Amino acid sequence: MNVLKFGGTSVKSVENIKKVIAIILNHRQNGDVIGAVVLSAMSGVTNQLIEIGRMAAVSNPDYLELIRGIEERHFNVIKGLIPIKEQSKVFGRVRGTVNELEDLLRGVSLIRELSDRTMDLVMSFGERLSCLVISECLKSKGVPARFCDARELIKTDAQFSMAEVDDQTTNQLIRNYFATIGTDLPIVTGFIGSTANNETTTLGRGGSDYTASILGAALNANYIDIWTDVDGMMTADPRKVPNAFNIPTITYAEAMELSHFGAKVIYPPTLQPAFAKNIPIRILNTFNADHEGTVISRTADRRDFTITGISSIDDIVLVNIQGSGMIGVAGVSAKLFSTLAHYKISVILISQASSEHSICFAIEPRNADRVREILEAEFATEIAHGHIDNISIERDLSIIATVGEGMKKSSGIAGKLFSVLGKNGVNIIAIAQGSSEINISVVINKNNLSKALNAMHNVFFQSEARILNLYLVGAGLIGRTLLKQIESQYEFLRTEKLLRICLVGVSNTKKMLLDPKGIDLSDWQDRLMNEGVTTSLPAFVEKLKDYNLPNSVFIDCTADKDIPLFYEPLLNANVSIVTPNKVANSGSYAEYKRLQRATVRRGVKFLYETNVGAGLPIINTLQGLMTSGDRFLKIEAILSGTLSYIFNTYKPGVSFASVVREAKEKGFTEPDPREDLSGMDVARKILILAREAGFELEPSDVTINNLLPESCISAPSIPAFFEELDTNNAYFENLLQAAEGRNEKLRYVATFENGKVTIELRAVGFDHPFYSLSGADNIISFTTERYKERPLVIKGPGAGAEVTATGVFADVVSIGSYLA
Ligand SMILES: NC(=O)c1ccc[n+]([C@@H]2O[C@H](COP(=O)([O-])OP(=O)(O)OC[C@H]3O[C@@H](n4cnc5c(N)ncnc54)[C@H](O)[C@@H]3O)[C@@H](O)[C@H]2O)c1
Ligand SMILES: N[C@@H](CCO)C(=O)O
Ligand code: NA
Repeated sequence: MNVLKFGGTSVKSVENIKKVIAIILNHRQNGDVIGAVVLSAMSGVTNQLIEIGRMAAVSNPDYLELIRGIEERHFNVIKGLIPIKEQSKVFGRVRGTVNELEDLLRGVSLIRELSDRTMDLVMSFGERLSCLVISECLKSKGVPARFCDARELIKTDAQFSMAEVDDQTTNQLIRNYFATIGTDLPIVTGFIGSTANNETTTLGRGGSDYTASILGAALNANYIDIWTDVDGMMTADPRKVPNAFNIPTITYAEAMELSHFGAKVIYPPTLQPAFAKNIPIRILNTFNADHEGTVISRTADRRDFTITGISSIDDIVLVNIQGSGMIGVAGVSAKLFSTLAHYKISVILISQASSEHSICFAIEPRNADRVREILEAEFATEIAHGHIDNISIERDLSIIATVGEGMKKSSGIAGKLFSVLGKNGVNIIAIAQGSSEINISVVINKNNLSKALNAMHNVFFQSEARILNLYLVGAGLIGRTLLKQIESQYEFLRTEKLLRICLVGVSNTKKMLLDPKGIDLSDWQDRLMNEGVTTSLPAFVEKLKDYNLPNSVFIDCTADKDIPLFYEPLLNANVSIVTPNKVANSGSYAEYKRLQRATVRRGVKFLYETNVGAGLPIINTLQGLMTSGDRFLKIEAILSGTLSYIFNTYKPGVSFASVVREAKEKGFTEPDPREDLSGMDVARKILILAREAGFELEPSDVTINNLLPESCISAPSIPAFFEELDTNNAYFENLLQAAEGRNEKLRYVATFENGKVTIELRAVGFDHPFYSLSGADNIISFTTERYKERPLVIKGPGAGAEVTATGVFADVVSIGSYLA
C-alpha cells in the first residue's frame, strides 16, 4: 500500500490534473493499492491567499478580485473534468467553501488585524479547495474518492504557521479514520492540521510532503510517493549546473543534508516519520511518469561516485566575533549561541579555529543588522574591556556543500574540493565539516558560486567529461585550423579523454561572438558573421570575466602587439592562456618574468609551445631539461620556416617575390612577411629560447641580420612590399646564385652561446648538418651539460597551419588534463 502526494504544479491546471488522475487510475489498474492521496493547493494559490489576507487586513477591497480568480480556477477544473450533469452540485460546494473564506476575510477587514492563527486558517482554503474539486473529478471517473480534511487527523500544538505535530494523537486518529472508510480512497488536504481546540494550523511551507509522510508512517505504507515536477533529486541544481543528473538512490541522511542546503525537492521534516518506520520515499515526476525518480531509504545502492550531490545556499552573511579575551575562556560560545537562540536566529554554519581566537557563523542576510545589534549589546562589557575586538559582518557570500555517505572515512575528497576551487581562483572564506563526515561546507564569494558549483560537479562526477571553456581571439589561418581540428577530435576527446571542449568566444579583427552556452564548432563562422558584434578586446575580456566560467582558456592566435597587454590580468583572473603569438615572450624581460610569476602565483597555465618551431616539441623539451637540472651551453638553430622554404625552393631565373608569395600562400609566413624576411621573427624565437634556458636577455641584446633592402621594409602596405620585392629581384638573385656557385646552401642561423646571441646568413656546404633541410624545416640543436658530446637535435616542419594548430591544440589539451 502506498501513499501518494501530488504537489502544486501537478494540480495547477485541467491539463495537469488529467495526468494526476491517469497516474491514480494506472495504479488501480495495476492492482497497486493506494492508501491515501495527499494534495497541495493549486500552484500559486497559497501565495495569493497570503496576499489576500494582507490586503484584507488593511481593508483593501481588491482582495475580492483575487478571490474571484481562485474560485474561477477551481470552476474551470470542474468544467474541464466533470460531466455537465454532475457539475452544479460541485459548483455549489466550491461556492460554499469560498463563501466561508469571504466571511472570514470580511471579519479580518473589519478588525484590521491578521494574526498567525487567522493566516493559517486563510491558507487552509487552498488545499481544501483543490482536494474538494479533485476528489469529485475522481468520483466521476469511477474512483471511490472521498474528500478528507486533514484537520480532523493531524493534531498539532499552537505554533501557528509552523506547528509541531502531536504524533501519538495523530497516529491514533489516522488509524481510527482509516478503519472506518473501507475501500474508499481518501483525498487528503496537505499542509494543514489543527490544535486540540480545533483551531487550524499549518505545518510550514512544503508541509504537504510532511502530511504524506505522517500518513504513510501511521499506516505502515510500503512507499511514500512524492509526485512533483522534476525527475527526482539531482546531483546539483540543474538551473545552476546544466550537467546535473538524477540520483537514483539516496539515504535519508543525505537527502536531509541536500534539502537543508537548498535542494527544494523535498521538505526536510518529511524524512523523519519515514525514516523512523523505514519506509522508502520515492520522488517521482508527474510529467514524466515513467522516469525512475529517486528512492530515499536507509541504504543507497552501489555508488559510482564518492559524493552524492552538491548543494548551495546562495545568499548568506558571515558574522565573525573575535578577540584575545576569547582564548581559553569557557562560556563565550555558550553565551553567543544561547543569545542567538533566544532571538530565534537560525545559524546555518559554524566554524572556529582551535586557536579559539575567533568564531564565525553564517546566517540569513535579513538577520545581519539585528544580529550585530544583539551581539554588541550582549557583549558590551567584553567589548568595552577589549576582550572582544569587534563583531564584523561579511556579506554577499554563498555556501556550497558536498554531501554523501561515501565521504565517510574516505580520504582525498577535501583535497579534491580545495584543489578544484583553487585552480579556478575561488577563494575559500570559511570551512565546516561535521564529524558525521557526510557534508563538507565551504563559504565563498557569491559571484563565484556558479563557477564553483560547475567546476566541483565536473571533478566529482567523473563519468561526465570535464569541460574546458575556450575563448579564441584571432580566427585567422591558425585559429580556423585549430577549430577544425578540435571539431574533428571532439567526440574522441569527450569519450576517450573525458574532455569536453566548449567554444565560448571567438573573434577576428572585425567581429566577435560570445555565448556562454557554447558555440557549435560546425557553424561558428556563420554565427560569427551573422550574430557577431564589432570587435573590442576590452569588451571581450569583460564578458569572459563576467561569465566567470570554470576551466577557462584564452587563446591568442593573432600576431597583435596589444593583446598580450591582457595576459597578466587574465592570468590573475585564473584564466589559462595558450598562444602561438610571440610578442609577449619577446618583449622586455620584466614583462616575460611577470607573466611567468603570475602563472605560478595563480596556479594557472601559460603555454606557448608554438612560439618556436610551430608544433615541434622544442619549448617543452627545453623546459624538461631545465627543470631536471641540465645546463645549456649552446643553442644553434634554424628557426624560420619561411626562410627555409625560400632558400630550399628558390631557383635562379625565378622571381624571388613569387617564392615569398608562395610561402605566404602555404601559410608559413607571419601575417606580415617582412617579420620573417627582416629576421625579426627569428630574433624573437632565439630570444625566447635563451630566456627559457635561464638567461636574462633583452631584445636589445639581439642584433637582427636583416635580409631586406630598406625600400622593402618601409613599403606602406603588404601589397606595396611585394611590388618593392619585385623591383629588387637582382639583389636576391645575386645572393642566392653566389652560394649556388659554391655548391652551398643559404641558411639563416641563430646561435646562442656564452650568453650572446648571433644571427647570421650563412652559406653551408653539404657536410654541414644544416645543409640537408628541406621544405619549411626548422632544426634546433641543444648542447647541454648532459648532451655535450653529441647535441640533442630536433628537426622537422617548423611552420604551416596544420602543424602549428596541432601544437596549440596539444597545449589546450594539456591544460584540460591539468585542470582535471
Ligand atoms: N603560420 C604559422 O606557421 C605559424 C607558426 C607558429 C606561430 N604562428 C603565429 O600564429 C599567429 C597567427 O598566425 P596566422 O598565420 O594564423 O595569421 P593570420 O593573419 O592568418 O591570422 C591572424 C588573425 O588574427 C586576427 N586578428 C588580428 N588582430 C586581432 C585583434 N586585435 N582582435 C581579434 N582578431 C585579430 C586577424 O583578423 C586574423 O584573422 C601569429 O602570431 C604567428 O606568429 C604562426
Ligand atoms: N612565420 C613563422 C611561423 C612559425 O613561427 C616561420 O616562418 O617560421
Ligand atoms: Na614548438
